[in-house]
Amino acid sequence: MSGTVILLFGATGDLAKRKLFPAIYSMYREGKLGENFAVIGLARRPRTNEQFRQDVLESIQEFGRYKSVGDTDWTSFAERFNYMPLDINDVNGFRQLRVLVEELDGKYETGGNRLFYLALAPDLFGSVSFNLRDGGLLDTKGYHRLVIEKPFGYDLESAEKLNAQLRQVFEEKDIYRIDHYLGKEMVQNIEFVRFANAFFEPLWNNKFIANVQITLSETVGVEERGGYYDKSGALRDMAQNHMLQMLTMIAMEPPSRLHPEDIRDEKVKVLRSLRGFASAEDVRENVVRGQYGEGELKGKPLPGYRSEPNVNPASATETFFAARVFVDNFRWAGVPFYVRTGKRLPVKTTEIVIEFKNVPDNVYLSRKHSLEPNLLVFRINPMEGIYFKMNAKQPGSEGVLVPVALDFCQSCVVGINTPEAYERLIHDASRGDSTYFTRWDEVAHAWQFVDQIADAWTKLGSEDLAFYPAGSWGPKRAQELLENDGFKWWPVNGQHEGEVHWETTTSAAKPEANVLA
Ligand SMILES: NC(=O)C1=CN([C@@H]2O[C@H](COP(=O)(O)OP(=O)(O)OC[C@H]3O[C@@H](n4cnc5c(N)ncnc54)[C@H](OP(=O)(O)O)[C@@H]3O)[C@@H](O)[C@H]2O)C=CC1
Ligand SMILES: O=C1O[C@H](COP(=O)(O)O)[C@@H](O)[C@H](O)[C@H]1O
Repeated sequence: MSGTVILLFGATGDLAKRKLFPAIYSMYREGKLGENFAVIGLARRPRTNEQFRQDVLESIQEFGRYKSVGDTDWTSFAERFNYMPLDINDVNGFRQLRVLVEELDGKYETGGNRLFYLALAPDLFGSVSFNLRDGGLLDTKGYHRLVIEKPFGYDLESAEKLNAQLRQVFEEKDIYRIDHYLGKEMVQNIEFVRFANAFFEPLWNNKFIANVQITLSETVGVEERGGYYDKSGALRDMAQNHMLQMLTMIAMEPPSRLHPEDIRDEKVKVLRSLRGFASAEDVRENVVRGQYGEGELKGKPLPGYRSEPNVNPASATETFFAARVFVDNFRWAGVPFYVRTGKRLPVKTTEIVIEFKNVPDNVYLSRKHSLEPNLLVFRINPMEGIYFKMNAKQPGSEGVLVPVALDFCQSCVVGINTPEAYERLIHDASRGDSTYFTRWDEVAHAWQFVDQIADAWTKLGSEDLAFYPAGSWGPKRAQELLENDGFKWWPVNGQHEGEVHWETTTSAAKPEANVLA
């Protein structure tokens, strides 16, 4: 790959420490960065190069995939890391930065290529872009790519303003909007499983699929991010981005070519086809919002959301969001997509369940047994794999039908060697592949959809906000959303002990584990 200088804004922050330094190191270890690269850490607080390198080392040792760093390896990696104190609002600082970048550009032969990674609060994105331009950092022959973190705005209006600022300096093709879910192995795998298997694609439509269920559940509360989260809530924090992105991957048409723009064109068509809400009442019927109160998880008592640090004690912010969503196009007409996400739920998991319709009135079987529907499950996070539930005769029985699970546990096979989402995304940005980044029109359509819900909530006040005990599966209405349609949420990893057997990679290894009780 061609060389690059990575300018990491927000280098003293949480994201840099937990995700970005370890990702850069893993990429280096695996040869994905080559030798022609350097990193400049930027933030206001003073650090020497040595202190900064020590921060990087500690972050790798605590959070990295490769926790042990060999001496030779480390020296050659660490010497590429430089730190410069800089206030985003000070254009003179950017002029000094230019001198440092040019020096490193020459030393590591990076060809004028620059990757600006903004691990910063979004209200600083505009200033950074203007000062990069005014400080002369874009005056080189090489590429100038801007990688930005979520949230991209608070609503459509603020996102448009932000985008307009960025576009005064950068072209759309050079803006890489991160949605780290798109960097997850199994999210990327959705299109391969869908489009590379003869037995799925023909069934992938409203004739054969009864519903789709997307769950992103977290056991954590808001941790130290109460200040941010209380203004955001589950709808903006998870649904506007990760959840809708996964929905597009499930619902999109096959792209004509595996070109980033073709794939993103198909995704945006799905977002455009999302059925809007006719009124606040319509939102109340199809959307559930909740907030966790006191509760317990695994015997440990947990405080309610309103008692979390930096949260308004009378907050009406939702920590749980569920909805019934429709994609109004030929393929998906009438198929409900049920989505839910929340903090302080019983398990940490992200799963997508495709529930197939039952076989048409199978006279022989349905008279004697109640058939379970076939399920295809993408296990995204934290374990990765694919699970397929089908019906078969119980071995040795007189025609007793049992559900059996074909369970491919990918993480059991590749373990910790799966690259982290941030590794993939930084690697992709450095080689100019924007497939798994969100294009502006995707972001805009996602906000348009989400704004309708947020506006309805403003109209409704907090009358439909339901409280749920920390450690439970959210408000009862989230169950009713499906029950009223004759469905139920399927168990997700860990919800029912004994149903899913992660330690089993093949049925030969442990045959009984593949038969559901
Ligand atoms: N942390 C996470 O897991 C995730 C974070 N994100 C997003 O990533 C971004 C960064 O998050 P996070 O690392 O948690 O935030 P932090 O608050 O931990 O870090 C913010 C960084 O910005 C720097 N900074 C703030 N103001 C200025 C300024 N005026 N000039 C220069 N530097 C400044 C701070 O350094 P200093 O104070 O030294 O100036 C610090 O390095 C946010 O947009 C967040 O929403 C997205 C997904 C997950
Ligand atoms: O973007 C975010 O994602 C995390 C969950 O990410 P995961 O990879 O651990 O599933 C979430 O906790 C956070 O609130 C949100 O901002």
